[in-house]
Amino acid sequence: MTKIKICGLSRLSDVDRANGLAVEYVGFVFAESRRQVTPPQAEALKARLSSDIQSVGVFVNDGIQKIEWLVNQHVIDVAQLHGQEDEAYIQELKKLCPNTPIWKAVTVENGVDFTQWDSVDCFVLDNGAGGTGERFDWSLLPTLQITKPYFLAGGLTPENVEQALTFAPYGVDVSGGVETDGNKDGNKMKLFVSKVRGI
Ligand SMILES: O=C(O)c1ccccc1NCC(=O)[C@H](O)[C@H](O)COP(=O)(O)O
Repeated sequence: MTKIKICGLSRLSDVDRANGLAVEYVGFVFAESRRQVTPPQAEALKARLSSDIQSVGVFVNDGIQKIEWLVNQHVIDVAQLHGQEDEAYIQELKKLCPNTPIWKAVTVENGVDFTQWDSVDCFVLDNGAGGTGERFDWSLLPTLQITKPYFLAGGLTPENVEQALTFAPYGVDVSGGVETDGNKDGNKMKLFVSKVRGI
């Protein structure tokens, strides 16, 4: 079954909406963003999150100790790296947080070499400008040598997610496509999930 991640939750009401949906992951953005949350805010969101849903911390070139702290406090279950984090950074993070899955966001372009991030557990394929609601050229997908399971991200909406599923990603990751006026929209979240689940 395709995994679903709804990214950029920042209000307790967003979490309440996600709790009622069949999603596997929600994302808390710690990077600079209009969706950014502080560690104390994320702690409160996580406390409200259903135990069936995993929380993914989204970081851009952040300090490894900050990620380790959020893992140890059980604020995040997965670390998603959206910057220029290299294999050495990922290995260091793995050493400190051996049981935490690490996902690497990769900008999809011709000939990208996925083997450079050998220690990650999963890729998040997007347009290189996280959370902007823009798609990359999906026709490149069949040409890539992707070495791990991947989430398809960037510009997904309830209207286009069925087309995204034809590439059989491990999961789909949405943020802007389930928002209205910059806030998560419970009806769009629900519609997105029902399109993925075919219900
Ligand atoms: O969401 C953000 O504001 C953000 C900021 C900086 C780095 C990454 C960010 N989001 C990462 C995500 O996981 C998004 O879900 C993903 O890129 C899809 O976003 P969207 O195109 O809006 O659906």
